[in-house]
Amino acid sequence: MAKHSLDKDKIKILLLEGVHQSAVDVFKRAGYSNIEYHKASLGEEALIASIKEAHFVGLRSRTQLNETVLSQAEKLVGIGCFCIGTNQVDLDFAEKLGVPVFNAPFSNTRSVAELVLGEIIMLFRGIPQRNAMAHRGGWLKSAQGSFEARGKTLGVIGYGHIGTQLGILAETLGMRVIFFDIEDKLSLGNAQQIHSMQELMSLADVVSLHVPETPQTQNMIGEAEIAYMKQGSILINASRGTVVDIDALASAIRSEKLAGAAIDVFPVEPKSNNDEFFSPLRGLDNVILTPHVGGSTQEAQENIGIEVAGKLAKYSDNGSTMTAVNFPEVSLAQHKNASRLLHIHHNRPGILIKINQAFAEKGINIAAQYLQTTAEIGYVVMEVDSDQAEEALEQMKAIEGTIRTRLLH
Ligand SMILES: NC(=O)c1ccc[n+]([C@@H]2O[C@H](COP(=O)([O-])OP(=O)(O)OC[C@H]3O[C@@H](n4cnc5c(N)ncnc54)[C@H](O)[C@@H]3O)[C@@H](O)[C@H]2O)c1
Ligand SMILES: O=C(O)[C@H](O)COP(=O)(O)O
Repeated sequence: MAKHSLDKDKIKILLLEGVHQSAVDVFKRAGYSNIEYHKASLGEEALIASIKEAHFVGLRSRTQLNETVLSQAEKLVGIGCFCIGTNQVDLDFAEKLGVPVFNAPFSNTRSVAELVLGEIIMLFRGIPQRNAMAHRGGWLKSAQGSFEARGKTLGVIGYGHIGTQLGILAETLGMRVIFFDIEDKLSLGNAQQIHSMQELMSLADVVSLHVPETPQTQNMIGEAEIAYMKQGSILINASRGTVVDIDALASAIRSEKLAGAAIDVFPVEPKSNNDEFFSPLRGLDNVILTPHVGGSTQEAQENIGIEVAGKLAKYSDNGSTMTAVNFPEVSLAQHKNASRLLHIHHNRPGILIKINQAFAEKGINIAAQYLQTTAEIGYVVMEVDSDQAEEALEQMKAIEGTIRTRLLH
């Protein structure tokens, strides 16, 4: 096991939002025992107080790691989003600070796709309103407005990991799948790419959204887009709450333009299970409302815990940044018989030369060297003899443009 410049028990790991126990197990197995664990997200003030001393932070979709919070996180080395979305973290600012952000890009894909598939069947059959009525003592036995999914057209907007998996599952039900994506995508199964979102919306019996939160997807489905949808069709959103104009959706449900909807994500979501959920969609029986649980299955959470904690532990142990979403990616094996120096710097010409010159002047022998850059930052990893490592670290720290350094024995 690698010996650190900082003892592992001094490395503080802050875990928020009840990330799965599998994450704690991975950290402990890797020798990290200094773990502060919270079941819920923290408000900004409490978050700042806890993150001040943290070297690593793990969160899900509720915690906002904005510039104000990150500016206070003076010891922060790495961030783990124990989910797919990373929009809750100011990625550019974290990059400027030299802090890589990791996530779990696939671990809950299947869970979301399965939930959406179930909702498609339920909504085509008008089950949500029949269920609600039965709970109130009513009995709505009728085939009116009730359809099979077989033969219907599913329109997927955002044909990435979830969109493709949903498409495959829907085809097994006999649905026709069409999709719209800003990129040209390889169609899986018999899915067909449609190059205009408007056209897709006008062709689909059910539209399901699987795009990330970006400036372009903000309110991408509003009154005008809903107007293109077929009379009596269905809208599903399990992507991000900012993608749909919720008031426009509520009007379309009330006017019966849409026969139903399933919404898992909202523009404003309660901070914890103890807070009240407010939405213009409350009380509309033909709308399935779920509390952002698309990825909340035991299987997904356990896998996410293992995947993201593993990436953080690896970055801490050996500097590997593979799959970081905001950082140069360097894949590194565990170092042996040498010390490893990590140098994160502003991406300016000549920095590597300066490091090499400084090492040459001090007679520091370089056993291995890796460099990757983004437009903003460069990440150099060097291996040197352990008895020259402290001197090498001092030399690196003195290079102009240095953001941060780390030494791993
Ligand atoms: N409800 C949940 O619990 C839950 C769980 C997992 C993921 N999510 C959300 O679902 C989103 C999608 O997940 P994924 O794993 O499929 O992501 P992904 O990155 O694999 O796929 C996203 C797709 O959207 C496309 N896209 C981006 N901008 C677009 C635009 N303006 N118009 C059309 N297409 C666009 C991309 O090209 C890509 O193909 C995530 O970003 C996350 O926010 C929600
Ligand atoms: O981005 C994601 O993976 C989902 O939105 C799930 O987020 P959660 O971990 O907060 O459930």
